[in-house]
Formats: sequence, C-alpha cells, structure tokens
Amino acid sequence: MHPKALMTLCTGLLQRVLTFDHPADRVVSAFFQENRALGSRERGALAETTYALLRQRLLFQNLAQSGKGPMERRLALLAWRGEPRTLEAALEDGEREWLARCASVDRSSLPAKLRHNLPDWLADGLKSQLGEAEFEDLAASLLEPAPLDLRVNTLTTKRESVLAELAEFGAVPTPFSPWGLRLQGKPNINHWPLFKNGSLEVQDEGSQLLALLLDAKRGEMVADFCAGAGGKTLALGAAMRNTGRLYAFDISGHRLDALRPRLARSGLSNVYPIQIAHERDERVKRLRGKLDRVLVDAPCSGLGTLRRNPDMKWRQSPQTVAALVPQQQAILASAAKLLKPGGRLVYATCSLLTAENEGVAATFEAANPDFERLNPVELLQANVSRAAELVTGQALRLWPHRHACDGFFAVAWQKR
Ligand SMILES: C[S@@+](CC[C@H](N)C(=O)[O-])C[C@H]1O[C@@H](n2cnc3c(N)ncnc32)[C@H](O)[C@@H]1O
Repeated sequence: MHPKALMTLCTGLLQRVLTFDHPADRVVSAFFQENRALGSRERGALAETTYALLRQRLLFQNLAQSGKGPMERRLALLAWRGEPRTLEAALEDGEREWLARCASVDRSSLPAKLRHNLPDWLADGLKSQLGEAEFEDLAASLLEPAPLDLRVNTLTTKRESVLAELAEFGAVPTPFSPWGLRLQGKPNINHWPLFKNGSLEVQDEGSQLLALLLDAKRGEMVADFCAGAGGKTLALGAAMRNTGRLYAFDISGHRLDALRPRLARSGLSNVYPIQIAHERDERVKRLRGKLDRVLVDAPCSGLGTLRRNPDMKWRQSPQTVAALVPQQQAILASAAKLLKPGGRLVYATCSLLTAENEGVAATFEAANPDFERLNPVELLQANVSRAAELVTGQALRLWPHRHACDGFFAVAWQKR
C-alpha cells in the first residue's frame, strides 16, 4: 500500500480507538477485518502505532498541539512505529520540520504528568501506595510492552523439553512460576506444532501464580468462578492431572466459547464449562458446601495489565472502579458458600488499586469470620521460587516493575 494511503488508514484507526467506546484490541481487530488488503507488516505497524499512542497519549497530545491538520494525523505521525521510510514518504509540506522540532524536545524536562502518561486519579492512588520514588519505577514499567509469557502444559510435557525446542526464540524460564517460559520478541505462536498440540498456552506469569496459589489437587472438586476464556482453568485442570471435577463458571457464553478450542488442545476432560445468569444462579447454589477449592478471578479494572492494554487507563475512572467493588463483593460472597470445611478460597484481580483488592478482602473477612486468611508464602514455597518476594502482608501482590509480570492481587482463605 502507498505510504500516504497507509498513513490515512492509520489516522482513521486512531480516530476510532480514541473514542474509547470499545477496548482497543477489539477496535484494531475489527479494523483489520474491514481492511483485508493490509499486509502483515502493515497491520503490525498500525497496531504498534496505536499502542504507542495509547501508552504515551498525554505526551503525544501535548506535542501535537503545535502542528497543523487533523489531530489524529498529527498523533499518527508522532507515534508512528512502522518503517521510518514509510513515514518519510507519507509526509506533507512542513510536517518533516514539525516532527524534527517535536523530536528535539527534551522529554526529561517535561512536567511529570507528560512523562508518566497516567490520569491524575490513578497516579495519586498509586503514589499513595508506593511513595513517589517507587511510583516513578512503576510508571516507567507501565510504558513498556509486556514480554510474551507461555505456560507449559505439564499434563503432556515438561518445561525443560519445551525450553530446548524454543532455544532459537531466546526462551528462558520465568523467574517464579515452575510452568512458565518467557520469549524475546512476539513470534506468532498460533501456527507452532507445540501450540496446536496443546503443549503451550499464552499466559502471563502472574496468572500462573494465581493458579499455583489455589493449588488444586488430584481428584478434588474445584470451581473457577469467573473462568472467562479459561486461562486459569486450563492451568488448574493440568495441576489436577486431569482428574476430579473442575467447574468453569462465567456469565459470558461468548468467553466460555473461547475456552472450548483451548480445552480441546489441552487434552483435559475434567473441565465442565457452565454459563450462569449471575453469581446466585441455581446451578451454583446446588454445589453449596461441596467444593474443595474455589478461585474467584473477579471482573476488575484491569489496571495491572496496562503494558498490554494501555487503553484501560483512559477507559477507567473513579466511577467505574467504584461500580466494580460491590460486584466483586457479591461474587466473592456467593463463591465462598461453595466451600466445604477445610476448603480453600482464593480472591484475585489484575487490578493495582486497594479498593478492588485489600478493600474487598477486608469487607469479606468482616462478614465471614469462618474464613481464616492463609499465609501465601507457606502456600507457594513448595512450588514457586523466591515466594517471599511476591507477598506483601498476607496477600500476593505482583507489580510489573518489581516482578516483571502483570499486576495482580490475591488472597487465600481456608474455611473453618
Ligand atoms: C478477570 S476475567 C476472568 C479471566 C479468566 N479467569 C482467565 O484467566 O482468562 C473476569 C470474568 O468474570 C466474569 N464475570 C463477571 N460477572 C460475573 C459473575 N457475576 N459471575 C461469574 N462470572 C462473572 C466476566 O465475564 C469475565 O469473564
């Protein structure tokens, strides 16, 4: 495609993404469906440019004020992540000089907000948790793209054998999870035999650690209460060695549908996906007091995944977070009823915010004195290296800048 036409398409894509009506990944894939003539390099350039803009939106919008022409075109030129010669060939009169002026701005001299690229409400909340100095480290890490983490399906293979097969991709073991591999770059693994035969799944190391905290065992009755497309379900099913019963509940049939092909590849036959209407559904109530372990991977703001989903910082607000908290409390309260005495409950989110994390856990504990908080280090240390580094107080607290994985929170309780 001619560079000028490609830049016009890029401008159109940014216009759609920046309405923030839908998640950016959905907007980008719908755009590619509509524009089938785009080659894979062109698609890569448009996607990378979109994500670069979402990561540093405040900086680019500030720089773009000085230019001419449609705002989204200026943003596309500033954030461009495709071939430099494509950008060069797409420029109109005066744009080259304007871009050079923008490039010469000393970014370290800009106000903090333009370096962090976080909305004030979020920056303030994170600073009050971490302090100024550590907040700077977190903010810097959230501007970097996440690595590609994989989980080896230990039901069918061993991490060492997959590691050897993936040496050419610079695969290394993840630092904490015994199931994880981290790749350099972003190879398209969907065509790899190791992916097709179920030996591998894409899964951030933090997600793997939540499944390890639940520690589901052979022959047990387990529920993944908010299973979604089943990332954690698959890890739990493999940990159970394909025995017992693992219920995968979710209110979204669409997400559970996405679990089915993954289940087929995984070789698991102990998983029962069930779409429920809400957390008090009859199909849930029937299992009251019968389960050994329940994972609640609650719907949340997703602010721990900003490296992958940078649009979330612009789509979430104090109001959306406040609306999530009662939902999280209601789901946790219902899920807790499924446990038998001695059973383990894990509440988890991929949020960084105390309201969705420690706040929800504290409310639950106040109303449920029959649930005793467990020490995550003791639960993890048999399987996870350096488990003590992952724990703050009595909770698993994962941070991108400390642990190089997505931000996660998790608490484990035992029902008395
Ligand atoms: C964080 S996502 C789960 C991700 C999933 N566990 C994984 O590892 O891929 C939260 C899920 O909760 C589901 N959900 C929302 N409200 C729910 C409810 N009341 N009961 C059960 N699931 C719910 C959403 O549909 C969403 O799939």
